[in-house]
Amino acid sequence: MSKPAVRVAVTGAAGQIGYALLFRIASGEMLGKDQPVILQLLEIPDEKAQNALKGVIMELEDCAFPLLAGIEAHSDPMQAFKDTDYALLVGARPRGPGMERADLLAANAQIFTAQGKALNAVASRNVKVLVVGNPANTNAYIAMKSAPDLPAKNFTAMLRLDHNRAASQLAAKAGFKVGDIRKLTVWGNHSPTMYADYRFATVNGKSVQETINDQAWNKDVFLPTVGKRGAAIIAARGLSSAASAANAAIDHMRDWALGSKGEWVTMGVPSNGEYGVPKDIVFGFPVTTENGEYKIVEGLEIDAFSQECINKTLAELEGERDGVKDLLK
Ligand SMILES: NC(=O)C1=CN([C@@H]2O[C@H](COP(=O)(O)OP(=O)(O)OC[C@H]3O[C@@H](n4cnc5c(N)ncnc54)[C@H](O)[C@@H]3O)[C@@H](O)[C@H]2O)C=CC1
Ligand SMILES: O=C([O-])CC(=O)C(=O)O
Repeated sequence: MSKPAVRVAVTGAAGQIGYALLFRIASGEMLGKDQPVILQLLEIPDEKAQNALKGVIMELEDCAFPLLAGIEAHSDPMQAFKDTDYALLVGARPRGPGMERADLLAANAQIFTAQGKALNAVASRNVKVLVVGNPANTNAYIAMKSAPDLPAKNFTAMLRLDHNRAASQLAAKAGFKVGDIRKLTVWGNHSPTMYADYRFATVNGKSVQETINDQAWNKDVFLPTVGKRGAAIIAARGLSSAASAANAAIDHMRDWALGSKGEWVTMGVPSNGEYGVPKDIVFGFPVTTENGEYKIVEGLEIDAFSQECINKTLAELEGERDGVKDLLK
């Protein structure tokens, strides 16, 4: 007998990440090839965006995905999030010309306050929320703070793209197969301050750090390359990363829902004070996942260089948190 369908809400569904994401969710790559899904798609109440959404839905229909049990188009989060089991918050206000970071935070605070409130009011009490729209960590924090009746742990931000980028750079440097890399993580904010950390990483049981053995490369090449990869893609493509971002969103949700089988993955999750990160700051941590729950890997040694990197990305997130404090009252 087939499983009952689950509800998956996606915001910004007519955008470029949406276009790379929805077809993979509908084909079962996110929640399993035996899990029917109902897509609840949200776009802004604007004629052009709603028309574009109609076109995407026509294409989803034309794929005749056996697992796609329904598609809904919405312009109101209170409808889009009704009973939803999974929510991928992709739509966000992009930075416009002359816009300062504070303006970006304020514009997004409005969106994510409204969406957090809507999730609080109408979503499944077990909803798993992934925030992709930037600034992703702080947007997740805002949504979480706006949804006091839902468990804080249900709100996460996407650091998986950074994790995958780091894995790929390490594989290229040392000739590893990317799929053989274990115990890699990225600490902190999804921004150039993130700290991609391969001190614990192994390939076939061998230490990646000892194999590479090049701290200058780590500091001067690897960290800046991973940290500025988003900007490098914008410079090359004229558009921000979309397929790789959608792929990371699939990886994040799949591992959260179906388990990481003991492997570490990176998720941005609200802190409970781990590694000195103040409670509720949404921070990239190494986690393992099982039975639909994630668990932060604790007890890792943080050396002086790593502490300095963690302090820097934490300071940025504390600044963002303080910047939206008044907007959350
Ligand atoms: N966390 C991460 O690793 C990454 C995050 N991003 C971020 O993801 C976001 C989306 O990127 P793209 O799809 O390329 O942008 P896009 O501009 O192509 O699409 C965004 C869509 O969201 C919609 N939207 C805006 N506000 C909305 C709202 N309040 N409710 C529903 N829909 C809304 C827009 O109408 C648009 O169709 C951006 O904020 C981008 O910076 C992108 C890459 C990686
Ligand atoms: O930099 C951007 O605007 C898009 C992004 O988050 C990334 O590619 O990591």
